[in-house]
Amino acid sequence: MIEIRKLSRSFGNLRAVDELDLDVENEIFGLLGPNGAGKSTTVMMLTTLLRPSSGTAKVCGYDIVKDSKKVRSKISYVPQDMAVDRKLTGRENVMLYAKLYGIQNRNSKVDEVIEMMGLSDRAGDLVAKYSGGMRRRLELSQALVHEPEVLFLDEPTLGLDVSGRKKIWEHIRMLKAEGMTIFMTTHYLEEAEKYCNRVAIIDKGRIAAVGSPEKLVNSIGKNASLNDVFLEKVKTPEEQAGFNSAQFRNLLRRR
Ligand SMILES: Nc1ncnc2c1ncn2[C@@H]1O[C@H](COP(=O)(O)OP(=O)(O)OP(=O)(O)O)[C@@H](O)[C@H]1O
Repeated sequence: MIEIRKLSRSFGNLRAVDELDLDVENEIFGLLGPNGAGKSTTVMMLTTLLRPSSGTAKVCGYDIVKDSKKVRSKISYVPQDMAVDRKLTGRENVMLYAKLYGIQNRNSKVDEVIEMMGLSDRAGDLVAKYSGGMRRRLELSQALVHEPEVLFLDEPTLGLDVSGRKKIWEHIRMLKAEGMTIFMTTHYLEEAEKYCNRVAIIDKGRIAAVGSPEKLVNSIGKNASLNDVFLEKVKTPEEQAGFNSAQFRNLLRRR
């Protein structure tokens, strides 16, 4: 569903994404990495919102630069700060998207996606009265009105409580079961380990590891977790500078 070949993006002298190569099938795929690793820059390029400096990528067979319009018709993107109008009801917000996309049979489609996200009984309430979890599910409803084949999610469970996060994951798995491909970023490694079919760890714009959580965890050893894989693959600034945290502690002790 997504083919990425030597995709790069620079901001001045900074290489935010550096010759990324990645293939994403029909799966729940998690892009993991520390702050500033290049996750959002990658998603922005794949969703046609940012032009690559070099390299190529195809989404659903369409080039993200040459066929950007086609790509946009096949995808949806839920960023961290998606625009929802707090002064409108949930249903009115979704209807606005349905109108923007020129959806036929709008009323039934809007009801269908609201129902899918378990919001039917609150669809007539103002969004100002929604909890964080309900708002996230409303954003997903909006993203589903034009029946995308690939759904890009930026930190879909950020800031939600345990039950809100569980609910969002149930919905994401349901969408995957219906045939959708999910490409997401997250800092919650336990969630990625539990729910993603495959993950890639990206550091300084480069892939540090890719595979199923199980395969990556097994490569580290028994009783390991995706957290351990992450810590092994992603070096701290001190480690990159040539000394490890034990040396750092010794240094402090000597002062
Ligand atoms: N518009 C921009 N102009 C200049 N530098 C940018 C711009 N956007 C991103 N960067 C830089 O590119 C690098 C990668 O940023 P990016 O937002 O892709 O990281 P990220 O992995 O999404 O981080 P986070 O987990 O904190 O959201 C960072 O060093 C960032 O400062």
